[in-house]
Amino acid sequence: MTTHTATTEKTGARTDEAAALIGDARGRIDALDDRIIGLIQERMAVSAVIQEARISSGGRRVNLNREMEVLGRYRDALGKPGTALAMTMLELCRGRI
Ligand SMILES: C=C(O[C@@H]1C=C(C(=O)O)C=C[C@H]1O)C(=O)O
Repeated sequence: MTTHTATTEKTGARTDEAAALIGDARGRIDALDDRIIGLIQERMAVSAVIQEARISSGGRRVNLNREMEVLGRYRDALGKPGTALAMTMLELCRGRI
């Protein structure tokens, strides 16, 4: 297989120029995804500290009023899919309810 067909097949592009642009931009997306995953893991750790403090004090793991605030922030910034994203993130941070 030539270099041309290898790069275009991998990216779906029909020209070498487009394949090069896509390959470069995908590298940036991979770097962004690594950072997003790291931030989510950091958020999970901070959320766990809060939940443990609340449970140790005799309270409940979950605080629905606060979760509504979090959902609202994501919805305001990203629209309806933002709400779905925040719900998944909350599940990662406090498990299923
Ligand atoms: C982290 C907290 O505890 C839980 C987890 C939340 C979160 O990860 O954002 C939000 C509300 C709670 O259900 C909190 O009350 O702030």
